[in-house]
Amino acid sequence: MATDVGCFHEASFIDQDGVVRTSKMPVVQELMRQGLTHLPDRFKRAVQPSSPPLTGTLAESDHVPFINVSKLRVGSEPMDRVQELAKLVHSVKEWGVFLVTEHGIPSHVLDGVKNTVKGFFGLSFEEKKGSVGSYANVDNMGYGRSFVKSENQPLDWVDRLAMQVSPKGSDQGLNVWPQRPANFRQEVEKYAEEARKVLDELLQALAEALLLERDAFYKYFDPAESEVKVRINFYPRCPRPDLALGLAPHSDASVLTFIMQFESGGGLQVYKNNKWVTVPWPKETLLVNIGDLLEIMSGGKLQSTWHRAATQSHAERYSLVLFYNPPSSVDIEPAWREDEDEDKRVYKKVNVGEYVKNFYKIAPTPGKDALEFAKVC
Ligand SMILES: O=C(O)CCC(=O)C(=O)O
Ligand SMILES: [Fe+2]
Repeated sequence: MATDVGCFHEASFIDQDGVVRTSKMPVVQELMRQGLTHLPDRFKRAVQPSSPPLTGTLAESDHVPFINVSKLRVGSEPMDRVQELAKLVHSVKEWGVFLVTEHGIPSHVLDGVKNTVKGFFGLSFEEKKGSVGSYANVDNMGYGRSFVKSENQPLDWVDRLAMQVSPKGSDQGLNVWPQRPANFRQEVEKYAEEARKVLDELLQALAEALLLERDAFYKYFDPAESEVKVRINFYPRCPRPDLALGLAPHSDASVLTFIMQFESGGGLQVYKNNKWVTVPWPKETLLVNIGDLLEIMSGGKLQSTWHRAATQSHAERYSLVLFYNPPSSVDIEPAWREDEDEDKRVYKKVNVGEYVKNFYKIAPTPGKDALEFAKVC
């Protein structure tokens, strides 16, 4: 007789006594499909996401700048370029994120990837599980749940699907790409290829905007070996958005994170002036977020964004998140202008793969603890 009815994700972790444990966690989408009306205790946070003074409201004038990518390109109208570069610096310093327009990614590519993602999440749980080869014991990759390190941590209100797009063949021996919908991998790869062109442009523009050599960040990247990971977060409607979070506060390990959201907006929040503020994020714009590796590469001139995802009771939401990194074998070093004082250096040279490994080993953390790994002693 079946003893374990219901749908669960599984995650293995090493507990405080060094023992490997496997935790079973409800599949959020299935809870809602079954008509759940209350929030299970495992999703409740000790500090309520909505409790004052944590949630701020925005002044009318306070919006995330739109960066027109076509104006950043070398060869575009010089005055426009200067203005757009200045806006870019203002935005990353003020918000840690910016929205991009005129990015050049064809709408059929955006629609293709959205439809295939919705196709995957539209499958039954058994079909999803069957569609993804590696399911159990996959930490942070495949279909399941990220950053589970104990039985009693509050769970995020999200189901996720994570895959490595590049370098080719670097699947860590895991068969995590869904077989259904049939075109899933092709559509995600097509989108990632287009997204990379935008990110390469932005990396160069960011360095130039900070008065560094234009290739100060981009020089670490490589067309074949750079790491591109895609994580799709699906946040079903939540019965108590005041008590649960879609994603707990974190910074990303990446250099740049590129996010497309669909079905609804209003989920991403950034920590700004000691408050959580919801990023006003109009449809058809894509969002860029500064990761820890860029904080290191820029010598702290840019700071990685402390962010989280809220839930909503009236609508479900998807975010398709692309993490862009140099090859894991590369060592990165903070970029400095000649007029800067060497004694003020905060970060040292670090290996990308080692940084990311340590980040995932200690996450989730209450603050940007992983950056200690790269600090000058
Ligand atoms: O859903 C979002 O907008 C944020 C996702 C995110 O922060 C992540 O996947 O790291
Ligand atoms: Fe993130």
